[in-house]
Amino acid sequence: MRYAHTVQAVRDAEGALMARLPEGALMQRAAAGLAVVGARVLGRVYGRRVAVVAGSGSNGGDALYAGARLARRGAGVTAVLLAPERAHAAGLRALLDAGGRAVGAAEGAAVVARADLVYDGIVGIGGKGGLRAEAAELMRAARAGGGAVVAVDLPSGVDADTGEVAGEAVRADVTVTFGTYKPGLLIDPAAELAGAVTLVGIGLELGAPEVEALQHADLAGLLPRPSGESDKYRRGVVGVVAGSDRYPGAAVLAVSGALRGGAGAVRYVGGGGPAVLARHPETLVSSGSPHEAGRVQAWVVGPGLGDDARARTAVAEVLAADVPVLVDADGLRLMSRDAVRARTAATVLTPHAGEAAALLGRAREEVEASRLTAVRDLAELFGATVLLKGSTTLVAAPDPAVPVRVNPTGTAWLATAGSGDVLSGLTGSLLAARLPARDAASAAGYLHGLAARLTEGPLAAMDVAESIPEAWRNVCGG
Ligand SMILES: NC(=O)C1=CN([C@@H]2O[C@H](COP(=O)(O)OP(=O)(O)OC[C@H]3O[C@@H](n4cnc5c(N)ncnc54)[C@H](O)[C@@H]3O)[C@@H](O)[C@H]2O)[C@@H](O)CC1
Ligand SMILES: Nc1ncnc2c1ncn2[C@@H]1O[C@H](COP(=O)(O)OP(=O)(O)O)[C@@H](O)[C@H]1O
Ligand SMILES: [K+]
Repeated sequence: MRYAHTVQAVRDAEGALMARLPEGALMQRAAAGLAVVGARVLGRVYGRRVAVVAGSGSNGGDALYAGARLARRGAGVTAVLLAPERAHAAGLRALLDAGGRAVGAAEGAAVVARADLVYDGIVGIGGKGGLRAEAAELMRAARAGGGAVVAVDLPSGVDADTGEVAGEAVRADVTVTFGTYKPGLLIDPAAELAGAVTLVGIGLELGAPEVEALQHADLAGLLPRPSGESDKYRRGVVGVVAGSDRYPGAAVLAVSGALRGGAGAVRYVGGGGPAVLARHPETLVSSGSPHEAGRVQAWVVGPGLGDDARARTAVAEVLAADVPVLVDADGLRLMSRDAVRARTAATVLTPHAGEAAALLGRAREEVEASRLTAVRDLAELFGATVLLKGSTTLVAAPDPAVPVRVNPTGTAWLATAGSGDVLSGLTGSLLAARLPARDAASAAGYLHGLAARLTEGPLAAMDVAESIPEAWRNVCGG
């Protein structure tokens, strides 16, 4: 698992550790890691040009000490001080003692433009809001110059706790973060600015994370595997209420996802039966209402369902069932909040940003800019597990003390019609296999993203469904 902690949690842990260590020890650990990564980025240190853009806080201190380390190895290091009278004094002294030099911001543009490596030590976890004009201009010059930009702790200008970007922020090639990931390094729009993130341990003892990201090994532990005792009912039957005469494709895609998610059987209910059977003859198809379809261990309701009276009744009926339920797409518009809140079995809602915005009564842009807040608010509002789709897929449990899961797989190629339907079916399958809601949703998001990556390039939703078994093998090794 990869963990990310809030600024407050980092500060608390730092405080406890600093009380036990000699002064400056933590900063030296940070600077050492920063210099190692800088040297790796440079390839050869001797004779290379390094710029250290330093603000007034400890983030600048880290960068200045790292610059000193590279200067001792023969790099030509120049500090560009945004606040010369408030620069980290000991760090600056160390750099000057090592043969580096320092200039003010006015001379900085030429320095960063010529540098092979630019450290962004403008602000770290103490930062508020976007870059100020002077810093923004310098970092634009750095990017135009073509040297590698290495962010210290996080790209300056992003919100460490939420991944929000209010105004301009640094776009880094590499970010070296200390002690733990910060939520902003994993959640867009900030995550996209961090480049490749390296974690440098500095010995912090941290409590519960705010955000966590499953890794391959975690997923292998979560995914169900059939055993000798299995039969199709024990493996779980998933019911899919999706599609309509008008949108039979959504039914086919949701069933495809469900079939590849390891369910023992898939029951399909709705107007897309002939299309479903043509593609997936193994499906148990019925055209009545959900309660007439036979027993299931989980329901998926909503993709391509339309919004007529029959669709509305089907959603209400499924929500009244005492088994896990996933609601997507049209189902999200038709469901009643009270009916969702009244449920005792697991409920998973899977909105994209537009649907989340409608449910919250916010603008879509606001949801995209503040994904972590949006997913937490929705989970609380509906008392349900919420998977918010998009450039960073997040999964929140209704209990705000439970860390939000951020999906590390995926690709922008997934933004193609119908791929969400596949995800619904896949998640439903894992719910039918009795995974808890948060695990089912985050494991499905992971497999879905990995399946898309494995298809490498432009893809259609059905390609994602067809790559799920390969993604599964990739995770579980066979
Ligand atoms: N405390 C420690 O011993 C350690 C701290 N670490 C470093 O210290 C950083 C945190 O240091 P600080 O608490 O000093 O805070 P920062 O260095 O992140 O920034 C604080 C300063 O920046 C100014 N500022 C805030 N927002 C700004 C903006 N948008 N534009 C320009 N200036 C802005 C503030 O007025 C303040 O003076 C971490 O991110 C990390 O890099 C690491 O060295 C690990 C150990
Ligand atoms: N920019 C992006 N980067 C990565 N994944 C994305 C991006 N945009 C959308 N996705 C993913 O693509 C899928 C699209 O689902 P959805 O929006 O429901 O579309 P549809 O309703 O057409 O199936 C989701 O899994 C979502 O997380
Ligand atoms: K920084």
